[in-house]
Amino acid sequence: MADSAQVPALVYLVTGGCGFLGEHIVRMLLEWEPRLRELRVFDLHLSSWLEELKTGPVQVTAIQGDVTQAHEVAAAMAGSHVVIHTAGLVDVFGKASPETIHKVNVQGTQNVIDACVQTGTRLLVYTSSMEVVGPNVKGHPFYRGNEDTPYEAIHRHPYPCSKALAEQLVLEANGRKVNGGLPLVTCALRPTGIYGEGHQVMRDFYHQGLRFGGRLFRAIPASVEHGRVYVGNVAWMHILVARELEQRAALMGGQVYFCYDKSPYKSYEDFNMEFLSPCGLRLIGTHPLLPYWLLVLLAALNALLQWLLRPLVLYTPLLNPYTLAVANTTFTVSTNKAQRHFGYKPLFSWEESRARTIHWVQAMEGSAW
Ligand SMILES: NC(=O)c1ccc[n+]([C@@H]2O[C@H](COP(=O)([O-])OP(=O)(O)OC[C@H]3O[C@@H](n4cnc5c(N)ncnc54)[C@H](O)[C@@H]3O)[C@@H](O)[C@H]2O)c1
Ligand SMILES: CC(C)[C@@H](O)CC[C@@H](C)[C@H]1CC[C@H]2[C@@H]3[C@H](O)C=C4C[C@@H](O)CC[C@]4(C)[C@H]3CC[C@]12C
Repeated sequence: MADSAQVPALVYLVTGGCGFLGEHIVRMLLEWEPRLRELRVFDLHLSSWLEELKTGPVQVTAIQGDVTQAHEVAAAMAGSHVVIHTAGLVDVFGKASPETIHKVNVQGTQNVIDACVQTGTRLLVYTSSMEVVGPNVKGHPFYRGNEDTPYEAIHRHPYPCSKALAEQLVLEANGRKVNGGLPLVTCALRPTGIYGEGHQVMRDFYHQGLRFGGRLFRAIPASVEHGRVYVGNVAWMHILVARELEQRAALMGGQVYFCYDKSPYKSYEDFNMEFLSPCGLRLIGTHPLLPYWLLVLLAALNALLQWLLRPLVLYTPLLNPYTLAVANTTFTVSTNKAQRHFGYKPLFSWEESRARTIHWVQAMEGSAW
């Protein structure tokens, strides 16, 4: 008789399963979760690669749906044991309105919680974000902090506001009785800047460099440290939390964990060059080429242009007042809470994470390789 821990009996639901992080979670669940009987992938936009996953022993159910529609979430949730909720609008470039960001990220998360209660799904893992903490609007650095480091979390931008509200809903829902009378167990994971195969911002930087003859121009001082974490290790932490949450409910329920690995502390731009330099790009300047006040002016001009052009075209440059402020503020984590609470260790070393990401950039369409 197989160990019950190995019997494929569980139904997992992954919201946002076709996204950058979601795809890695979906693929790694199929590889690393032996208890999986059915994997439901819920997303507003289903991807074609899902079809190739339907030939394995685990039933993969693709569900096109909208987390803002409570009935669609409940229908997808019914009968599932675990929900990993990654669906969200990750928008700091002004692509969506503040109202839409709130509707998807906050109301959508409330719909997921309500569906757990309604259908009896007891385990909820939420993908939160470092930005629930900071950087704050005062530009205070968060230097190698942990989950208990005091920090004045003050947000005005719609995206971090929505992530903070959603995380609060998830943590407050821990212990609520679900259909059947047992308690809901929730947990929130806070990735810092995720990188790896499929990262759209990295793709944008690469194409920007190709447009400028293989050159990128330094805008941020090298001394500004930014925490980054490989997407495979973020996915792995989600899988471990989902696996351990029921047995360790008293310890892990209602807790938050930063996602971390051995990726080096560097400025955002220098870190990106770990992958873009081997692909032929150069970062020009050992110091920012433009004074900060001029960058602030250019960012403000971009914001004005976005507002003026909105009736005609969506203008969403990388540089805006918010992205400049975040890029220019040190935010790094140093913690082992996930290891202490559920035995997390990065599945991918820094060297592996770097090699995989470089390989992805090199294989990108239009690559200089
Ligand atoms: N990318 C990062 O650096 C990072 C860092 C920390 C936290 N996060 C969080 O991780 C999660 C995933 O982020 P990502 O980078 O993979 O983004 P992504 O945009 O690649 O993926 C989000 C997915 O959610 C889906 N989605 C959006 N609105 C939806 C809706 N109304 N209903 C159903 N599905 C919807 C999208 O179609 C997409 O597939 C988000 O919650 C984000 O806040 C991301
Ligand atoms: C144009 C320059 C100033 C350039 O350096 C701007 C970089 C900027 C686009 C990125 C710098 C920091 C990034 C954010 C950070 O990694 C963490 C995030 C949290 C996550 O939940 C969503 C993505 C993001 C907001 C990420 C977005 C891009 C940056 C702002």
